[in-house]
Amino acid sequence: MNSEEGAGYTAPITKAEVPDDVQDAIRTLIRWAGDDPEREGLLDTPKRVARAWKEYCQGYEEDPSQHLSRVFEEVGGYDEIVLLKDIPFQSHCEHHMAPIIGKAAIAYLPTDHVVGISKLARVLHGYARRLQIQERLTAEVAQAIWDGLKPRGVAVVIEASHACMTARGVRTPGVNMVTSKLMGCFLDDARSRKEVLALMGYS
Ligand SMILES: Nc1nc2c(ncn2[C@@H]2O[C@H](COP(=O)(O)OP(=O)(O)OP(=O)(O)O)[C@@H](O)[C@H]2O)c(=O)[nH]1
Ligand SMILES: [Zn+2]
Repeated sequence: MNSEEGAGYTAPITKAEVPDDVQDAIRTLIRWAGDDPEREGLLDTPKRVARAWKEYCQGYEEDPSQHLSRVFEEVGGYDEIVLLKDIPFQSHCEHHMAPIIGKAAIAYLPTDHVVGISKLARVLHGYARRLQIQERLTAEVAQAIWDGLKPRGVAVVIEASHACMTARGVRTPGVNMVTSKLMGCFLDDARSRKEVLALMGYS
């Protein structure tokens, strides 16, 4: 992860214009929740909320696969697994628009080229900063790496907590959802799968 970016976030969009209808929608929600959107503390809240949502959903403004367009071919014959693990990320579930907070492990088995490791995290954040379900996020990250790098194998494992389960609804904190997407040799070959999952810490 790039240290300038915290959990993958670039500079906040603080000055974005917020259209009136968007502000009105948030005022309606505040009123419906039981508060008065005209009281002093809530006056600027519609703008803040709208800008926050633009930031949470910044992934819609990019094509995450573009991060994989620059590769390095001088790899000194390295042809073993490349793994980036414990990558923190934030997303929002498309059912409740509630936070999904977790970490990902992304691995691939290169052919004759590799990609800068920060790019794996950038691909993750590009898909995470959208309204998501964890299964689709996992599959989209794996597919982008598969298509972009044409490696011999890709493995993505995501472990995350869903605020829609912890803060509302069933209200069950401490639960993590684990999803995985294995492609190529990590899907077809039991030894490769075992090796990558062990490196990730899942065996
Ligand atoms: N498979 C999957 N389910 C998710 C994800 N995020 C949230 N959910 C679930 O989506 C489901 C939506 O269920 P619904 O019955 O339509 O909505 P609900 O009445 O608000 O459900 P409760 O959360 O059980 O109160 C819930 O079970 C959520 O826990 C995700 O990333 N993947
Ligand atoms: Zn949810």
